[in-house]
Amino acid sequence: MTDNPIVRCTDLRKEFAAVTAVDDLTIDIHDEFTSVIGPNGAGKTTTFNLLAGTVSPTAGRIELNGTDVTAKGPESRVHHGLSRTYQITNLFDELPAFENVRLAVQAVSDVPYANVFADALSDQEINQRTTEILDLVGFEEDRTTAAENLSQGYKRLLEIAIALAPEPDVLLLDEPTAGLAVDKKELVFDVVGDLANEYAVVLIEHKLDVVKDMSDRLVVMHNGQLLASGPPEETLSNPEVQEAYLRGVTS
Ligand SMILES: Nc1ncnc2c1ncn2[C@@H]1O[C@H](COP(=O)(O)OP(=O)(O)OP(=O)(O)O)[C@@H](O)[C@H]1O
Repeated sequence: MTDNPIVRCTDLRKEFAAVTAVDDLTIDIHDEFTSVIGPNGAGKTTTFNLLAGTVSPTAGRIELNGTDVTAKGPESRVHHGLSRTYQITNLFDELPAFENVRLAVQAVSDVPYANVFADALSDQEINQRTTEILDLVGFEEDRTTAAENLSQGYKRLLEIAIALAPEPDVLLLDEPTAGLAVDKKELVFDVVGDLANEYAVVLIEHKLDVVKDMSDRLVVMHNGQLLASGPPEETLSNPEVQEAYLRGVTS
């Protein structure tokens, strides 16, 4: 792990009318596996939206790889190394699995940003990169299957594959196993664990028993604020965390 954070949030704040969804959040994300936990409404997804640039902050600053991106939009954030998935499936349903990813690879290869691909890729290179990404997420289904005909688990893997198309430095995964059957959750968690060896992964997840074993760092949010951040065992034994999160969720 280098000392330089990939993501740096300073006094980040988001107010929706009377609701303060994110309340002066200051945190660094490094090249490690970070899981974000917290009760419903704690501000986890809003934080992801702020980082990805789909929501503008009321105040505060976001840096990606040392660049201030606070005023920049989602596409620019991607080109500064951040990619994400959403809670709600967002695929081209009628297109084959391969085509869904191929389009994402092609889209980023066509954009003349210096730190992604130096040149637009040839069709062959796009196809090869698409295959590599699908291999990386362990996509073992028939890749000609239309997205709409995939199981929920494989749809999630496809979304993760699409998020990998820009070759991000940091990958934000918003509850990728939500709504999945147990065996499919295991499938997706296995892939997420493997990806964390290659990328800085930030995972929003409610299943504390899983993330505490997988993660290098737990970030606990409550009422929009950072309650604790650190190695899982240490963080979970923090009395404030136990009071605010564990009792509320596990009891
Ligand atoms: N677009 C919006 N307009 C108004 N209020 C919002 C909006 N988005 C989020 N909020 C509010 O901000 C607070 C934080 O919501 P957020 O979705 O970030 O929490 P969360 O920790 O991700 O919750 P969950 O675990 O249920 O997904 C909540 O009170 C929510 O109702």
